[in-house]
Amino acid sequence: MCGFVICSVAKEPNLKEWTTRTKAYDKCHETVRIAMVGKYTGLSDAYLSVLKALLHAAVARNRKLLVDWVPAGDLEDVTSKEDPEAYKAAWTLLKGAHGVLVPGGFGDRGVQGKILAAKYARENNVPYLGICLGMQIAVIEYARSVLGLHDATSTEFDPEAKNPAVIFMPEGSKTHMGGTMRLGSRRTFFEVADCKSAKLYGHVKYIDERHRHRYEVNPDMISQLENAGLSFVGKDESGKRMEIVELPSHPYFIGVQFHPEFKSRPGKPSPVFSGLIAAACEQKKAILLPSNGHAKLTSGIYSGVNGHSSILKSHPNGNGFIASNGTLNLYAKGNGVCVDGSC
Ligand SMILES: NC(=O)CC[C@H](N)C(=O)O
Repeated sequence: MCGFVICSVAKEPNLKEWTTRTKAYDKCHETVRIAMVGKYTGLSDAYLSVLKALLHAAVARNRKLLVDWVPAGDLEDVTSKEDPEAYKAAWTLLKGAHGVLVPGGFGDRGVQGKILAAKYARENNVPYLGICLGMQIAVIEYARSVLGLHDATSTEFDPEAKNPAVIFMPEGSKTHMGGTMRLGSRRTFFEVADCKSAKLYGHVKYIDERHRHRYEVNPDMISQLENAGLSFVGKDESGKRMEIVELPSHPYFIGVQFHPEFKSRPGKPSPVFSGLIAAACEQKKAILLPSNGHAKLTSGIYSGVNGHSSILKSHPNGNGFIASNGTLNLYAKGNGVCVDGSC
């Protein structure tokens, strides 16, 4: 009965757009390599929405997506002593990528490694997208390296911080963790028309994106950070809460307090993910064509098109990994297959 009702109202689904897209992706061979620097890289599906958003953007750009999972802690100095091979593997992956993504997260494990990844991307003109914690990390790194505030941090990691670049949001509750985050769809107003993210979003006045955080960039540090070159181009309706930060002097260095991955769809990729993939493709071109002046900025940090050696430790999370024999496995669970470095 139920089946009959459905059949009588449902139309034949129009899958043309979908099948055209999947066929084109199956045929596509040009790759783009993104390093995902997080702390749950060993857990299957921990960053699934981010991964899908990257894939939507790569498909739209006609590029095969290669994701290198970089455990943030392995980038830290302490790992160079405790596990030199893991340290070397993590840095090789980071330096082989055409773009770097630091996703959201909580707690202080791996934070130092994420700061090092942001610093590496900023100093070497490698495209960077920081999401939520990844935005806060970019601001902390800038405060440390450029403002010279070596102990700048978030009060999430040090409640007594002398130089808090990121602070607990005043309206949050420190005693009730359940349901007290700033959640859901919130409005961001573009404050600077001529910035990369405004262009990517199509020069609209405002955007609505989804949120999930307790901490924010310290409003008292904004003028200092802006005088030193950072630009807070998107803010909430109060003008006091930072939503988007950019480094105008960099090819693509963007941090967003919201989670753009949640509104990304196949055929309608998130603008900041599209920007990251586009910039990463440019980065790859620059590396492959050393006559371009841009390549000079990255020379010496890239060890070839694949950039992988057989000593690389695998960091499988079920979606893509480099096996210890050097074989590259992408989306081994059927999300888009690429079984060796040549695809
Ligand atoms: N979702 C996130 O990345 C949260 C970032 C940070 N831990 C905060 O609560 O603000």
